[in-house]
Amino acid sequence: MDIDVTDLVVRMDSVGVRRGRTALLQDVDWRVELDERWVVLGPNGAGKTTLLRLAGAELHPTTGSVHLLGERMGRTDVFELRPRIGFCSAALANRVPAEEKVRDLVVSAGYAVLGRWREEYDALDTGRADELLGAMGIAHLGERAFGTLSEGERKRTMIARSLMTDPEMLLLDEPAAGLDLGGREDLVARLSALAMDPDAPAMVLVTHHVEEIPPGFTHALLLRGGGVVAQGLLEEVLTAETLSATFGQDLELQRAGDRFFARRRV
Ligand SMILES: Nc1ncnc2c1ncn2[C@@H]1O[C@H](COP(=O)(O)OP(=O)(O)OP(=O)(O)O)[C@@H](O)[C@H]1O
Repeated sequence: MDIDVTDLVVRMDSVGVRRGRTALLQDVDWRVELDERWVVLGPNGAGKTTLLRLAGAELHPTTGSVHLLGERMGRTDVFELRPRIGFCSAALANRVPAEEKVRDLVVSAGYAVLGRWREEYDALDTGRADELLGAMGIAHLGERAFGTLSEGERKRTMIARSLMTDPEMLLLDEPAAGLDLGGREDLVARLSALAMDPDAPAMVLVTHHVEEIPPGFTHALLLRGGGVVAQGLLEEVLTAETLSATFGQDLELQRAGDRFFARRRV
């Protein structure tokens, strides 16, 4: 029997995205449930960002159908849908004015949603923003201008911002890109804590690196050339064979505790 679409955060059926004669994605069938945390892995140009933008209601498929949070894309108002989805990407962070104050940036996510602007922020909203900044380990940066932050602090601010609206789904496009080792490890730990929180939204994290998979993530989708190489439970799907097929190299995959490591087989 067909699953009730309202139980699914993402449902894609035979989805394709084309630009001219190029297929960015083809034949993608994908289902994400409320309590799942997905990692989307693949090399440069595999279609990961395209897939995430479909899941973020930022893009329509050329073929097939996409349901998000029970609504069918093309038959629903994306402006009502988008506030229910937290989206974090470098492209978004790059659009933040350098002088924007960190706390205001987080709080304003809520205002964009509600479509109202006020001179003074409610104490409640400011409190929530500070709470989220605290959860990301940057409570002390609320008064700082966004442009003065380090790359890691920016990433954490953007994640706090995307959680401000209490979204039902959180989409993270390469959140650890550009971070140093300490910054990466810190972010992985924070995303792991979020992934293990039963009250957290469904999560989809795009990355090139298995080292960046936070413990607590449950599922994986491996993409190459716009097509799905493998998908399903992380434990079952992520193997040296699937990883090698995804990246087109003979790779060795190691597991140490709840983390993964990969390198080329010598
Ligand atoms: N408008 C477009 N016209 C033609 N090709 C496009 C267009 N937009 C994206 N592409 C191509 O589609 C492919 C998939 O892009 P996408 O950004 O989804 O990949 P990605 O897996 O996120 O890559 P990366 O890891 O490098 O960010 C790329 O080869 C890209 O050049």
